[in-house]
Amino acid sequence: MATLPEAYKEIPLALKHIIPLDFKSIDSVPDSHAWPKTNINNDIHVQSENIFDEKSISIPVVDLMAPNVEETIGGACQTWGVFRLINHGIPANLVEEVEFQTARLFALPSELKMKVLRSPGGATGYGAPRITPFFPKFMWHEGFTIIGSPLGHARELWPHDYQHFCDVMENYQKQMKALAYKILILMLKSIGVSEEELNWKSSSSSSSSSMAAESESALQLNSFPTCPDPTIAIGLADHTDSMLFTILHQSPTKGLQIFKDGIGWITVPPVAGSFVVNTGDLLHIYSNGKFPSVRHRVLVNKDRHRYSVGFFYGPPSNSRIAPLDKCPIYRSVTVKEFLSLKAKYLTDAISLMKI
Ligand SMILES: O=C(O)CCC(=O)C(=O)O
Ligand SMILES: [Fe+2]
Repeated sequence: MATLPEAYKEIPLALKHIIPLDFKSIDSVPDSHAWPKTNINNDIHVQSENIFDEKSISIPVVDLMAPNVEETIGGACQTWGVFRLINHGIPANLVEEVEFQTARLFALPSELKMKVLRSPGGATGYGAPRITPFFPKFMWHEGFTIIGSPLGHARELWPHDYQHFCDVMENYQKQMKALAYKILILMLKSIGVSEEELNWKSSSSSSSSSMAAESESALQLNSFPTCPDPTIAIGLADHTDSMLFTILHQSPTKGLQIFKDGIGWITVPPVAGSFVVNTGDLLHIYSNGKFPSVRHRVLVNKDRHRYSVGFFYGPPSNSRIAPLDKCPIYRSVTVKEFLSLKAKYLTDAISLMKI
């Protein structure tokens, strides 16, 4: 039974921070969603892979089948906190189906989506980004969060036709969990930590498949509707992800940007067959600051509706994360406590962990 939702119960959100705009019903950007232009127009667009020059900068590529994968993952995590993952073994038709079901969900009328609205202290269902209360303007985004089975919500949305949606989302989460565990082990090996040293591994775990089960994760379906004026709207404002890392699928429309010190915002365009993996806060703490928690955001588009699907992977929420280092710069923290602090203080949560 997932305990992740418990972390959010303590800090209930106001309904105005949960209910997304009915994007289909409007033809201009309302003041509530209009950001100052300077917040948005400082981006660098990446043109192609593996070329580093003034015009095109690309994130590292990690081939999961390559013999030196541990080294490339380690390098990418330490210097970028983000990489493009290829040869990951997730079937393309499953990813396509997840994207199709995502688009199908968000295409439903607003009244129907409101039936599965996230509750003020809830973790799953339909709603605006969790980071909404921290910003003066609203985001051009609607999301749907799944933890485990989406059955209850799917039944509300499609009373006679919910099973396929559930099967697809459950199968995807199962496969992503196994993939995430492989990635985690490689990340940790790269900083000298063995599989046996994983400090939230339960003592009853004996095989790697049961250790892989020692995790908690959430699937975040994101929808960024077409926007009448993308120069003043933002899909997702500057944030870091809270868990260990995120495995992201993007529909074929660019929007994601990561922030790189000394360079600025860099666009990470979708590339068919690959995922974007980005580090999160818990990995930053666990690696004792060796891996940054990468800042990222999403821009919107005038004529293409963009979707993305993020798989957030973390340790069980009742487990304790402690930096694996003789000289820790962060104190130990339970996952649940950290998520509560993040919900309260957003970016300042990490600095509260400093020893
Ligand atoms: O849509 C994207 O590319 C990124 C989504 C994201 O940052 C998130 O869901 O936390
Ligand atoms: Fe994110």
